[in-house]
Amino acid sequence: MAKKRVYEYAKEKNISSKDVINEAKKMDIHFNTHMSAMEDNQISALNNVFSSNKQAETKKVPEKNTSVSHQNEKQKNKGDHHIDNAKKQSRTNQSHQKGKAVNNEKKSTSTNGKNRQAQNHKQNQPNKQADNNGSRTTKQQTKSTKPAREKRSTDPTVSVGTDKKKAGNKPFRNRGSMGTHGGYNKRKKKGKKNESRPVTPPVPRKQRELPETLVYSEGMTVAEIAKKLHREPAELIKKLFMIGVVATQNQSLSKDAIELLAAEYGIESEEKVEVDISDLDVYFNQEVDESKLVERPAVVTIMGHVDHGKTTLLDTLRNTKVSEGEAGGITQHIGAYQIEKDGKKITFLDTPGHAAFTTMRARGANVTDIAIIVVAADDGVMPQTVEAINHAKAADVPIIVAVNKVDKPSANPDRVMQELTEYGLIPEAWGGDTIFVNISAKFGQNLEELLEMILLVAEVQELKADPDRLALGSVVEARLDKSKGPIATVLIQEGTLRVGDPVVVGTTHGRIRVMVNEKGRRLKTAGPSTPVEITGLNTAPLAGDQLVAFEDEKTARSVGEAREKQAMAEQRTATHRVTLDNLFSSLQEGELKEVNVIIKADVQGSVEALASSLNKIEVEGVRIKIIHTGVGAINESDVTLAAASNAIMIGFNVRPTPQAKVQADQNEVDIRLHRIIYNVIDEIETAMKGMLDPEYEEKVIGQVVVRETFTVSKVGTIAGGFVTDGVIRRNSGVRLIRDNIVIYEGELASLKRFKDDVKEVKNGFECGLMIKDYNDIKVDDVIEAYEMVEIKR
Ligand SMILES: Nc1nc2c(ncn2[C@@H]2O[C@H](COP(=O)(O)OP(=O)(O)OP(=O)(O)O)[C@@H](O)[C@H]2O)c(=O)[nH]1
Repeated sequence: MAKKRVYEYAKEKNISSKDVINEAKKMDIHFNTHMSAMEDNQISALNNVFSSNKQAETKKVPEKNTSVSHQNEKQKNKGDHHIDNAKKQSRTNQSHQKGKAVNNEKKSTSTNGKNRQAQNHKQNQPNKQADNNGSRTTKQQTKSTKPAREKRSTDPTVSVGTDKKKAGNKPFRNRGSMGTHGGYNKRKKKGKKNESRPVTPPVPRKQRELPETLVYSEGMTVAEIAKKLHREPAELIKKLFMIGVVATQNQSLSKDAIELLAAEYGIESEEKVEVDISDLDVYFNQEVDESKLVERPAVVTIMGHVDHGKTTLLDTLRNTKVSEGEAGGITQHIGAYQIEKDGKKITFLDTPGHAAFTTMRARGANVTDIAIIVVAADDGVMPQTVEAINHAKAADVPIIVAVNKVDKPSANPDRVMQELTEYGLIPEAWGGDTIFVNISAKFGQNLEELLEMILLVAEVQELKADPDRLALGSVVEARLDKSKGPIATVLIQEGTLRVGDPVVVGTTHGRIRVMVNEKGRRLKTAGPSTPVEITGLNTAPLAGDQLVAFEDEKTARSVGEAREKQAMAEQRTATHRVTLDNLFSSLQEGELKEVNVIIKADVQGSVEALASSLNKIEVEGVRIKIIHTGVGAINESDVTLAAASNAIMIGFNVRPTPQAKVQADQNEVDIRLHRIIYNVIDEIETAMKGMLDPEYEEKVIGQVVVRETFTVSKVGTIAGGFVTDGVIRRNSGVRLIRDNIVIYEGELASLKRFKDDVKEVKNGFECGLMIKDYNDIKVDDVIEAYEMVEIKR
């Protein structure tokens, strides 16, 4: 049952939520907000308080008709309309009170002392209505319907459906529906006839609260949604009907229908997004907790034209900065390094050139925060400079231009500036917003200024990450080390990676065994923007692969294995095997200049004859290349060779071994089996010309047993049959089988269900049929229906 919330309780009691919270506090029950859920025992404890309050209020009036008088008093102030209502209510209440007395008497005989006390206590409560709905609902009423009833009787003017959104929940509203089942209306009638007779009040079935939001997935059935809404499927079916959707209980509903239904109930609807845990992007796109974000170092990539000094700049920075302050630290190339400037770190990706940058980006790793475009001042803007600019712009990464080699006499930095304006990079001095720094990478000139500019751009970008979460990162470089196994340099992007963390990297997984930084020092943890070399993965990942750390190894393993499987499946479908079917298109696309063929035959003579005939085929200058011939069955090594060299396999008077057949199916190797040389030549030639006819295969689709026959003059024999298997279609081919012998093969002339012509008749149904040009159909004949389907060669 849905828990009652404080505000709902307060509403029922006609008091403020604050009063409830305060009163509860006195009893050492702590509700944080008006939305807090209430336990049953808490409700009854509070009931005692609030009922006694009310008792105190109404003590002065005679006990019997407390509620009536109280209400009537109230009503008097509310105009004629309300007075009428109040009168009606008063009448009902009078009868209710009497009914209650009877009822309570009954109850007290069957309950123990404790309950009796409770009952008496209830009797003393004002406006308490009795119930007489049998034992089925007794428990429910004593528990939670009480406040609802109290509310009704204390204030009859609380109109039905004041809150339309939740009106469906209100017991009051349900009286109507109760009436349709006879419960309430009957009683009402009785009440009219003889008002003095005790009448049991209606006890509306307490419905559970509607959820605030209906979380659904497309294709859910009516019954499933009913469960989510805590409503009867019949009610939903009715509502659906009203909005023009005719559905049965077990029918799946479309997204639109579900949303309309939710709107009918006045609640929000939200489609449940199925999260694929093997999709690493899901982890990267997780919501961030803004409050946990802290500043992180900028990640910088250096790009530019060949020989403009990218490597020199990276080397100079590494040599002068990395080992600074770390005596004895031997800098190593791990694909990225960090330096420190004015107490702030900057991470440099140590793989210059935009090819690496773009490869990483293509693999989903947008790790770069700032791109430095190096342009040699003596050479100016070159094709790769432009490419680098375009790549940086495509990635939406801010650019700093480093005009290099300014130490050279032939250097002309102004010309570089001038040329770059064409590409939208306008120096600040000229009114633009691109930072230009004149440097000499070789002599370390102005490098401090360059670093300052990097920090400045980084500051503007407000680069932040949450170091407390599970680590996310990207592979910068990876290799297989003979002694250490797979090694990868990872740049941590979010969270902190720890030694021992289970991780998934690309399509591999493992547990971090050792982490070292660019100085060869072992690290236990690595925070955001830190590059580290890790070992412990099962296989070497690829540059740009994403790293995700997991809480437990089991999840990491299952995600890793799922990804591995996916990757294998993708790879398999990606490999483009040459088959006779796609031979022509492959030739056209220029993928093939030679058609590789493997010949296996029963005797050497056939092999040679076949090989020389195939070599003579000439189609638009494409040559057949026989890469392997042999005598005997087609074996697994033949298939492996065919797969590796994208060859078509021809078997002449031989068959593949069972293992070879399985392997050929797996590797999608096209095996053509023939017995006539001419057919082989013809088939290959037509395939090369792109004129191969599709091949069909017969497929039996159903069976009909003849139970009766009718002969109609001028029409022929009509068979009345029963479909015992599959389906028979009007356009299917048919075979008449008598005592397991095929007597006739032909087409249907007609297919009927009763008097109607139909397209098909399914298993378990009777049908009438006629076979074209054939009348000798007998009882117990079997009619087999078949179709010709095109088979993939
Ligand atoms: N005079 C001078 N020469 C420089 C400077 N920077 C680099 N060079 C020289 O320019 C040449 C090319 O430098 P690299 O750093 O290899 O250039 P790169 O852009 O990395 O070249 P690739 O790796 O081939 O793309 C080398 O001979 C460097 O010594 C500089 O600031 N001044």
